Amino acid sequence: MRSEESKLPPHVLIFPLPAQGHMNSMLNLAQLLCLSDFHVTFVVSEFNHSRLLKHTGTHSALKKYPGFRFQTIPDGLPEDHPRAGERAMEIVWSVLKFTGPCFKKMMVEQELFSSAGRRPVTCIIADGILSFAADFAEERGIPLIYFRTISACAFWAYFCTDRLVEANHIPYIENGMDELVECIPGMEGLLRCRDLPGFCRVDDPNDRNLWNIFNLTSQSVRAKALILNTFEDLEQPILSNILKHVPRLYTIGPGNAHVQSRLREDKADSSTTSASLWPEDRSCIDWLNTQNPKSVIYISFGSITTVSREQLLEFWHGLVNSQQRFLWVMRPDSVMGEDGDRIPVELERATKENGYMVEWAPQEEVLNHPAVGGFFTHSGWNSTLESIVAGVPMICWPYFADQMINSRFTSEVWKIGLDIKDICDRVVIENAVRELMEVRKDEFLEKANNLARLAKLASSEGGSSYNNLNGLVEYIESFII
Ligand SMILES: O=c1ccn([C@@H]2O[C@H](COP(=O)(O)OP(=O)(O)O[C@H]3O[C@H](CO)[C@@H](O)[C@H](O)[C@H]3O)[C@@H](O)[C@H]2O)c(=O)[nH]1
Ligand SMILES: C[C@H]1CC[C@@H]2C(C(=O)O)=CO[C@@H](O)[C@@H]21
Repeated sequence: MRSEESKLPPHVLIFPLPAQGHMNSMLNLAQLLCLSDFHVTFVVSEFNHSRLLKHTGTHSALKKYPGFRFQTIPDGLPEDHPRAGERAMEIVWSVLKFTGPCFKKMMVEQELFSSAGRRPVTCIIADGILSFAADFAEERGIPLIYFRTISACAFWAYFCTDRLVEANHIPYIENGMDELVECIPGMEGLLRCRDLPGFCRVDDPNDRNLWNIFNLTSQSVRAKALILNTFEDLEQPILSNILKHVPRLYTIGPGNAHVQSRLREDKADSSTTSASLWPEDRSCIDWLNTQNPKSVIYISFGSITTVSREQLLEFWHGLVNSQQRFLWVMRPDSVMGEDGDRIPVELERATKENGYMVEWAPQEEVLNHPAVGGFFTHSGWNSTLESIVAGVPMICWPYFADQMINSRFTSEVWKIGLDIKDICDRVVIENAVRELMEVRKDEFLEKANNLARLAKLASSEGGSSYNNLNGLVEYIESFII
């Protein structure tokens, strides 16, 4: 090694699946490592990069981290691919098939992304479902750490897929959705079949998606370590089980609270750095400013969920009939069907009276706004954690994947909300909104505030996630000989 190079900081390559939820949590990690003076190359698809450039101030916000840079790569999908709803899994298959080989070629041709003032990558931190990262790391002898962007409980359920098949819970149609699942250590008596990750809802026990996700999860042990965006007080019994299988486990979450805490410590600008793929409509903050404390329920189903027009109308009737004020995020691509039919006229009329609608919101700011008292969510892991940090109780309507189990933990383990999975009925929705916002408001708020306190403690000096990040930084530094 040249002597100038030996003085350079570690250089970490961070590679999330090119989807909003994955990018957000891994961008938090990127910021945390930049705050430790590391160099970070953050891999983003060309498609998403052009959206970031178009819609958000991401690039200028990241200027406060001189060690940060983006590296673009194709995702292998045509421009007009929806990258959402029933076709979301095609992102994964395309990235594995197309982007993987492309990544290996770029790494070799660009000498592990070294440049003037930047050493070749010291280690790769890849999304836990990118198996080609382990192939490449093993071939080239580069340290690999996986970051799985889901909860520990979802990760552990995926990890136990073979036990679920052995116990005849998959396929479970014949035994019924409400049969209790007893074969996942640490979750005995808690889960019904309907709470298992969405990929378990199959008729064919040899289903391709199910086994692919299982295999992608099992291969996590190939990495030197695993990072999870969670914290010990939230998922301790599950983490103890995972620890028996992975060589090293770093829980460093909630990532958003952790970034805030480190920025405050540095006395730096601690405003959120958003990497939104849609333009944030900040007018909703002005609307929230005119509402009473804890009077508004915020509705958002993340970046992938799509709903039918029929489901949309059930939500709308339920919300309006509950007589609560609401702020609703409806992405332009979230309602299936004809473009011209996207927002029904009657919905717009009722929204003017009772609520406010945007195509994309500054979600963290919304959740932390004093007017927001509840979150109607699809239980994506980032949304769940952001709500926990903000102390906002949830109504969960999970759509797919890990969301099915996140919602069960939200209602039955953390007891900070209601789980209405598999039901899209206006009366059920109306009752759930009233229960969360009125009938059991104080009970839920007390629990949510307590969990928010623990989340913030974990990511502040001396807290478990804070200490774990310090450990991770030292571990990566040890890769430099
Ligand atoms: O109007 C909005 C709506 C969402 N968000 C942000 O978008 C992210 C959404 O992430 P998440 O809640 O995790 O949902 P998905 O976009 O659906 O995320 C995918 O990735 C997650 C992490 O792997 C999984 O937990 C989910 O199941 C999967 O669908 C969050 O950070 C939100 O703050 C906004 O900024 N504005
Ligand atoms: C598109 C989905 C396939 C699995 C991914 C995932 C995970 O298990 O890590 C969570 O939610 C989705 O974004 C991904």
